[in-house]
Amino acid sequence: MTATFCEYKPGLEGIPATKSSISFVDGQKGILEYRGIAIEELTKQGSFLETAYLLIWGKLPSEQQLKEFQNDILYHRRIKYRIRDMMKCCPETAHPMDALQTSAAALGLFYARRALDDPEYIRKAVVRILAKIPTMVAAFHQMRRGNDAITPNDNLDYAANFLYMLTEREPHPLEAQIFDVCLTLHAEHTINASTFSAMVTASTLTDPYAVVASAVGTLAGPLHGGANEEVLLMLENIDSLENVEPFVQNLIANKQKIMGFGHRVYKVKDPRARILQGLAEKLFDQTGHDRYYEMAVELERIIEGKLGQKGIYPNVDFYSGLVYRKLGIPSDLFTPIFAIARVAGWLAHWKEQLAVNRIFRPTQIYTGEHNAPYIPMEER
Ligand SMILES: CC(=O)SCCNC(=O)CCNC(=O)[C@H](O)C(C)(C)COP(=O)(O)OP(=O)(O)OC[C@H]1O[C@@H](n2cnc3c(N)ncnc32)[C@H](O)[C@@H]1OP(=O)(O)O
Ligand SMILES: O=C([O-])CC(=O)C(=O)O
Repeated sequence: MTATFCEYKPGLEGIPATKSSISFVDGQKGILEYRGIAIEELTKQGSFLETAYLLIWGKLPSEQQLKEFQNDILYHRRIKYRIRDMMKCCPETAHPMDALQTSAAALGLFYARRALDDPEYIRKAVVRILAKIPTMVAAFHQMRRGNDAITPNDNLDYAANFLYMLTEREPHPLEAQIFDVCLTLHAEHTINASTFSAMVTASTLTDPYAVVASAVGTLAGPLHGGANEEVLLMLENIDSLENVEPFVQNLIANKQKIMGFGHRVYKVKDPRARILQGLAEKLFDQTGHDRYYEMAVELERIIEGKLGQKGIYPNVDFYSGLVYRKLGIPSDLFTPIFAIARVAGWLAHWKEQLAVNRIFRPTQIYTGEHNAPYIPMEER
């Protein structure tokens, strides 16, 4: 079927590019559901791995299914020494997102390709990717500091083990629980840029490691997942409560974007930002006050006053860094952590895409010349 007329929309704004039953966003009401379940419920009652199972396999797991899924993931958490050796060759100054994109693609070197009609291949790929991505992020973090990678701790669950691999210290249960909620909140968000990238790559029927590597590269940009790191850099730059107002004035006067604000779909405060703000407050109640948090709240107040009528409110990237910072996580790991969680959504969309696949190949409006002459070198 060929479309006869279609209006060009920069950034494909408002253009449906797929049908999906994985998640739903109402950007006017600030609603996000995974497989029909509100994120408020999932973060209160579920865990990240339960959520990943829900997103990828379409329904909540039974107790037995969850146990098997958790055990499978635990079994596959280690990474091959050749991957560790390869990661050691990355410069220690490399951004961890670049190291992650490289190591995610490198997984494809080790596992057979393109058995995409084999459900066991799909199941194993899902488990391997979910299991190994956190280990690779933590391994690079250790290696860039001249340490060996910390072996995953079989006594710790998914979230607690990741925090452990960063520090070799078992996290406090509250820290692990808060981190698990952060992962759940970042797991999926309809057809955002990195998920679209995953789907385009998936539609060529390449292997799932290439799908994830392309999505990691897309997530890294400051207009998408990379904004969470930028928010913290911005707060460091602002430095004090008194500087917030002039800082905002200056950005608005120069028509610059304020990181962690605005969204293609949400025209109200992102529901994930609300929950993340609550988590930040919970941590501060336990561990003491944070002036960065005060600055963030003041920034939100001022921007709401100045840009609220345009629908510019905090997005998911605004408060997440404040939570991670309080957990002692360095700011250049914020976006890799987003990737650890979003792998669940990418894999869910990969599976959904394979079931109805047609290669993505949109059209363009050509704006160049026709019948242009070839100018000989000496005449140019
Ligand atoms: C996980 C995520 O990806 S969440 C998003 C993370 N990204 C950020 O936080 C970066 C800052 N935000 C942005 O750049 C944008 O809001 C995006 C990329 C998220 C969405 O972009 P788009 O839907 O294309 O919106 P667009 O850039 O066209 O902005 C629309 C209007 O709102 C303004 N606007 C949008 N975001 C912001 C912002 N953060 N600060 C100030 N103004 C903004 C634009 O200047 C524009 O105003 P105009 O109509 O007067 O020219
Ligand atoms: O939906 C988007 O465009 C960006 C976003 O919030 C996400 O990927 O979580």
